[in-house]
Amino acid sequence: MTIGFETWAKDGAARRGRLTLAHGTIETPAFMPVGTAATVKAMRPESVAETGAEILLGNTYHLMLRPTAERIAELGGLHRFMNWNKPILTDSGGFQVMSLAGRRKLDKDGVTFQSHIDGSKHRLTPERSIEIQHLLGSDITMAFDECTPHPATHEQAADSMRLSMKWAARSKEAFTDRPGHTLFGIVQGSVYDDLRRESVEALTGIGFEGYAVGGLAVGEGQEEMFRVLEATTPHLPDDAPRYLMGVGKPGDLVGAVTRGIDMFDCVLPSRSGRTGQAQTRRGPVNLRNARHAADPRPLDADCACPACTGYSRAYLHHLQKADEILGPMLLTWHNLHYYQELMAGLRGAVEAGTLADFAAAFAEQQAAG
Ligand SMILES: CC#C[C@H]1NC(N)=Nc2cc3[nH]c(NC)nc3cc21
Repeated sequence: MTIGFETWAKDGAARRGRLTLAHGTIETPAFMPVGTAATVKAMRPESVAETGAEILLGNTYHLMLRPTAERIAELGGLHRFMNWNKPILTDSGGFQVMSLAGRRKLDKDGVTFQSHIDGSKHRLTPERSIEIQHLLGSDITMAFDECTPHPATHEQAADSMRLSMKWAARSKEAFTDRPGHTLFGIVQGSVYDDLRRESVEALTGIGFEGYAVGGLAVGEGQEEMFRVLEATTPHLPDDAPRYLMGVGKPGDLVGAVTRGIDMFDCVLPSRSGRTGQAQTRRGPVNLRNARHAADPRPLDADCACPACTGYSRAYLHHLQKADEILGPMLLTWHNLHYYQELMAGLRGAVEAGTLADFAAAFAEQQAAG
């Protein structure tokens, strides 16, 4: 192990642990704010740290296009470039190529595509993706995978997963082992339990220090997502961190921790904050709604974030309606603070063996509105 992962408490399938990486330690279960283009949008890194975040996510796809990985390496690496001195996990690019790039051409060795920024032509292979993430200086590098579209037939999902397993082996081969830096594999197989099992066997046979579950939260619905998790996580190594990619809503995090997931990333808190939607312990609140126009109360009287301690709902509503920059700043801060507070609550509950009560109380508050 070039990294350390210790777990000291379990509550059912849930684990309480700590991940030790080159740039610091991460208390798990953990939520990673998304810092796609070397910034968590509308937030200074110091503010992101103040919310309690201990690790950020960056994207190979965006940074290879602009300013390029070579430029970031010349300037001292991604941590220095964005003034974030805690751990960074970088995604490997396949998902963003599928969701953003133009004129994609997939072959058995990689993918050729056009930049969504200027139409320039680029190519990603497992080797190039790992090289880019090395240039960025990621603490956690993600294997390069082929992102199975959803929905997919069993045959389509099998072919896609098996290509990703070949690319996982090439990613491992290309990865340079160094203390505090590691490589995670990505479990594929869509919603098919047999394919998920085959993917887990293939990845554990190659050997990774952490395992991500990809291809969920793509429209299958929460019930199906939880079912696939229940069919997947029990077969992953107990001593390695598990990362559910791109998830999710607060209720998704609670349910996925209950099913053995240790790490999450999702654009929801930052993206919805920019559009005026606050994530709160009593469910989402849309600050653009006229009912807030004269409301002097804070967004959440029990929240200690700057948006809730310094401003009224009426003011947050005004900022959104006036399209003022401070609006997205305050709501992004609140949402990231709330997500970190939820993760701290989950960590405490797993440690105390009270996760079922925590989950029940969470669901009751969300339903109360
Ligand atoms: C199929 C597959 C797959 C995964 N592969 C890689 N490299 N990154 C991902 C990022 C994601 N973001 C979301 N949001 C729902 N789902 C994701 C899934 C993946």
